[in-house]
Amino acid sequence: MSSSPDTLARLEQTIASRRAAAPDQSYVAQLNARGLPVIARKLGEEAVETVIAALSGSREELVGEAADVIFHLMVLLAAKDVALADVLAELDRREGVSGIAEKASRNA
Ligand SMILES: N=c1c2ncn([C@@H]3O[C@H](COP(=O)(O)OP(=O)(O)OP(=O)(O)O)[C@@H](O)[C@H]3O)c2ncn1[C@@H]1O[C@H](COP(=O)(O)O)[C@@H](O)[C@H]1O
Repeated sequence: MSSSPDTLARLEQTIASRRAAAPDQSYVAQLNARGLPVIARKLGEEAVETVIAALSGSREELVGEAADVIFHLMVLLAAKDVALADVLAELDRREGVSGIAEKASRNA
């Protein structure tokens, strides 16, 4: 199976279907059973681990932690009923808009 933008779409489908699984057989179901605060905390932990890997870890560790962040972000979005398409549309909207210019308009 190749890696592409479809990877995230497939992961979104997998997460949606695993949410209803038995918590003792699915990490996704287990996280959802523990609730939104636990999912959010887990995402925060993985983000911190990514920062640490970027500053003092190997390239391989950074890749692994980045994958953990994306996975846990996708679990959080699913728990909040936010579609990946909505996030991608927001990124599309920002395409070609200078980040500096947008920051200035937000602060105006
Ligand atoms: N991509 C992932 C993925 N990335 C990371 N993880 C899990 O995320 C956890 C990472 O947390 P830690 O490293 O802190 O490990 P931990 O100490 O076990 O976690 P906690 O006890 O603190 O919650 C590990 O248990 C990993 O197995 C993932 N679990 C699942 N997926 C995808 O989700 C699909 C469905 O998984 P299940 O729901 O388990 O069937 C899988 O087929 C994969 O495609």
